[in-house]
Amino acid sequence: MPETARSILIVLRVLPKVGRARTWTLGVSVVLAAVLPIAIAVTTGLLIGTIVDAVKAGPGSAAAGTATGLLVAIGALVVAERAVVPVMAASAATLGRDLDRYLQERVLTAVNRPGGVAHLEDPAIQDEIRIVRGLGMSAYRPSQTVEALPTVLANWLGALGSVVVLFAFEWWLGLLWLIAWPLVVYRMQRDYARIGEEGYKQSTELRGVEYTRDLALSGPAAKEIRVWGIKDWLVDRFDRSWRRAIGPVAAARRPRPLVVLASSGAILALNAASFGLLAFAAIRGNLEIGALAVFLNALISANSYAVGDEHFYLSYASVTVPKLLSLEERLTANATEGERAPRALTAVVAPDAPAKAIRFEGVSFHYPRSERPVLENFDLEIAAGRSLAIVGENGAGKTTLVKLLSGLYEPTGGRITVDGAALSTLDPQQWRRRVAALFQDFSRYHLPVRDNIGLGAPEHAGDLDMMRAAAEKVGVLDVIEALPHGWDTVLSREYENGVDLSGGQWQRIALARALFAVEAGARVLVLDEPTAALDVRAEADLYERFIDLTEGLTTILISHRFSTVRRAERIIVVRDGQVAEDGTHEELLALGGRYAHMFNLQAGRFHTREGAPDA
Ligand SMILES: Nc1ncnc2c1ncn2[C@@H]1O[C@H](COP(=O)(O)OP(=O)(O)OP(=O)(O)O)[C@@H](O)[C@H]1O
Repeated sequence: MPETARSILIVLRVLPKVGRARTWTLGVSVVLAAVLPIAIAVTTGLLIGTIVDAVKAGPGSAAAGTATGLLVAIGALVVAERAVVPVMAASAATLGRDLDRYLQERVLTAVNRPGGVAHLEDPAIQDEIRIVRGLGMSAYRPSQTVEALPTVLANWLGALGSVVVLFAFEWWLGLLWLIAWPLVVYRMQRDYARIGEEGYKQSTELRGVEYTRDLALSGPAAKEIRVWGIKDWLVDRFDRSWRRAIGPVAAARRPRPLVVLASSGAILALNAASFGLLAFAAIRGNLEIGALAVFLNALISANSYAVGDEHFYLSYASVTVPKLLSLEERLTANATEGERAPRALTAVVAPDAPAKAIRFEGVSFHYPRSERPVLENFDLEIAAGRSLAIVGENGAGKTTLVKLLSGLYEPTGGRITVDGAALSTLDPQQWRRRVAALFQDFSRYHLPVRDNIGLGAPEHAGDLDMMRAAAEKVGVLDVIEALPHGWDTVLSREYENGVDLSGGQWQRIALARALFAVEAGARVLVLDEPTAALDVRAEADLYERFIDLTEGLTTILISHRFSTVRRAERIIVVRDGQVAEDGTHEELLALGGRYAHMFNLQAGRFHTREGAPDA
């Protein structure tokens, strides 16, 4: 059996499992949608056969009665045909959406059933997971609006043309048609747009659903899903949150009986009146047989405004377009003054900046949508070309300092200057090229090694010598050159011939990326927990070379490891949004404050656990 037919048959077989009642509704409406046009054609043929006799016999005759009966039957069949289309479209859409949910649940269960995680690294399985990820729950594809346009416009234009023909029969009848259907269509499109808006309002809920689904499909969570045994919990949560999220949309889609009754009643009455008038005119002998055929056809296709999937998608799928198009405008309106500053006002960043110092001058900061200040009136001078270590408890604001320095956020008070110039006036892109920052949660790109390192300075990404130099400095060159495809090896087992690295190897790759940026001209090197994943020997090796690595650079080091921190020329302790202590390792130990306490705590732990001091 051809593959297509097989897949369709499988879909048909699975539909009753997805929704029995809806499958029946769809089946019956499909049959009706097929049979009704044939019935209309047959009845029209019978009418044409009877009409001559009816005209001859005149009003009140048996033939006239048959002709009238046939005309009324045609009218009823046309209206029934029109009514079947929306029922068919709605049940198909709902069933289709339910099939998407059903398939997602099946895959979530299947992917999480094996006790191991090796299958998640199989490229073929990843290909299938990708398909499941694409099964949107809100079905907003603006392209559907465009796809619907040809059918919808052709329907409307065809109906309009037919109405023009009806003007020649009875002008006022034509006028009624001209007003009635567009009114109904307008109401319907308004309802479709409302359903779209309802779906849009569910975006947050749907994001939650998609998060649960992707959690169950992603490699990183796979280990914990098995260790904690939360597969069933996840699938159940997906199912419940899916139904909760989709509920209001389904409710909005449910036809409102009064509206349906009023609009279909009006259209039915209009059809009955029109067909009746036509019958009356024909029987009275006021219409040539040819004219009757023309008006009859015009009447049938005047109903072509119709309803159906395309008509639904026209408004429904377009709902997000104005929102997406105005996004940039809204973001600009919400931007801070610094973010809005026209590029012409931004100053060029000198190639050797910072040559003197970076200063935090009375900097205050709280994150957007948070009232809690992370920094308050924070002052700090970072001398250019020196190394500074920042220590402090979890949540003290160390990473935040770096984010502000990199221009990822703007201070809510005070300012940061680079060699005296306010950071907010510097060209942000040029400044970011001067800063090579390796964050704690650095990215592990599922890309070839050359890209994983080259992304530190994309403009030099082709320079293999420069990349090799960076990799050599952090001791990862050997690892790279031993990979099956060397620099072209993809760092993910989810791709054919891809490999995964250990946590420490990944950290070295990320370090190499930062050093590659330095090779390309960055002057500030920020390392946030750069050795957290390295073993003690690897860390010691790296720091043996630390002076070489950072020579001439302004280096900012954030770490909880005092063996790392103590090598910096200057150390500050951040506490309560302020610099609490400031000095060299020896000075801070002598001070006997927070730093000394933390250092002694860690060193003591190492003494007792390892039998050797940490530093
Ligand atoms: N994007 C954010 N939105 C809101 N609050 C945030 C955000 N990022 C961090 N915070 C909050 O800001 C505070 C400082 O966080 P930061 O990451 O700078 O601390 P840290 O000193 O680097 O901590 P750690 O040692 O744990 O890495 C914390 O209370 C944190 O919860």
